[in-house]
Amino acid sequence: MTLAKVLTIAGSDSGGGAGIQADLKTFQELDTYGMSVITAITAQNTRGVQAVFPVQLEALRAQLESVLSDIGAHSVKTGMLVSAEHIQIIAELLSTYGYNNLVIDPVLGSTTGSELTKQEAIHELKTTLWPMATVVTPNLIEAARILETAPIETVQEMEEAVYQLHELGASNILLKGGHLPGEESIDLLYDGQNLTHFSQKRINQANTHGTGCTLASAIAAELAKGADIIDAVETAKAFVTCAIKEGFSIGNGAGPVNHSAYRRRS
Ligand SMILES: Nc1ncnc2c1ncn2[C@@H]1O[C@H](COP(=O)(O)OP(=O)(O)O)[C@@H](O)[C@H]1O
Ligand SMILES: Cc1ncc(COP(=O)(O)O)c(N)n1
Repeated sequence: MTLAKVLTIAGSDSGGGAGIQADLKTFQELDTYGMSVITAITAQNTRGVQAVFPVQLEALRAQLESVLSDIGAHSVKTGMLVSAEHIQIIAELLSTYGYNNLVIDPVLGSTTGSELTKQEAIHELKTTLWPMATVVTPNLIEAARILETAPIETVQEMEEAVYQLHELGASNILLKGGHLPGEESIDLLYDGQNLTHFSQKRINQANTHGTGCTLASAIAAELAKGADIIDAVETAKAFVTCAIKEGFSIGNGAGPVNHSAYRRRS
């Protein structure tokens, strides 16, 4: 089998738990070749985000051109996208060089409450990049902000939201239910015809920093290896569940998930 190449376009997390660092760890663990285009540098730890330094637009463009003109990618995953201008450049260069699978994790803020993608960039994300995606993976907070609706608080409301999110034009929507209380942590995948539930027992764990980045990166890695979307999500859900179970208790806040746990599963 040929080497599966995966590119993440996301922000750097100095604490190593989310963003580019989580993505590259995930790609490595799933036997793919990982590459990274950095949209912003964050000063971040387990307690929160202390500062955000967006990269200049020429720096973003140069990184994308270097990677896409030479190495190419079987899958591209996006995370923190910063601004409308950053999104336009990403959409332009992906269209110029072509792409196979695009996984969009529509990161708007950190779990600790800091803004990572500007409010005014949401419109650009929805109209420019979203329709290019193989799958978009919002959490409940992101879904409500994107749809401009009230908080999503039940599985039935999740189902209604996933249908509406699909109308924005991506091939698939994976709506993540990590923030919904209950015995099970349920994610819903909708491809425009079929709704698939992915459910795992909720783990009582405070160290969940980086779960969303890890799930989306695992999907991108599996798609790059040739899996279909259902199998890719199935593996990614198993990967993130193992990672949450063995989350690291480091720092004074919410620690990161453990990316090597899936490889060591029994
Ligand atoms: N406590 C938990 N136990 C089991 N799975 C969880 C838990 N928290 C989150 N997940 C899973 O982790 C993935 C990321 O979900 P979520 O936390 O909703 O996203 P985000 O990190 O973007 O806020 C989803 O598959 C979700 O179901
Ligand atoms: C650079 C970067 N990208 C994404 C997240 C979201 O991760 P989380 O929801 O775990 O805070 C983050 N905190 N930092």
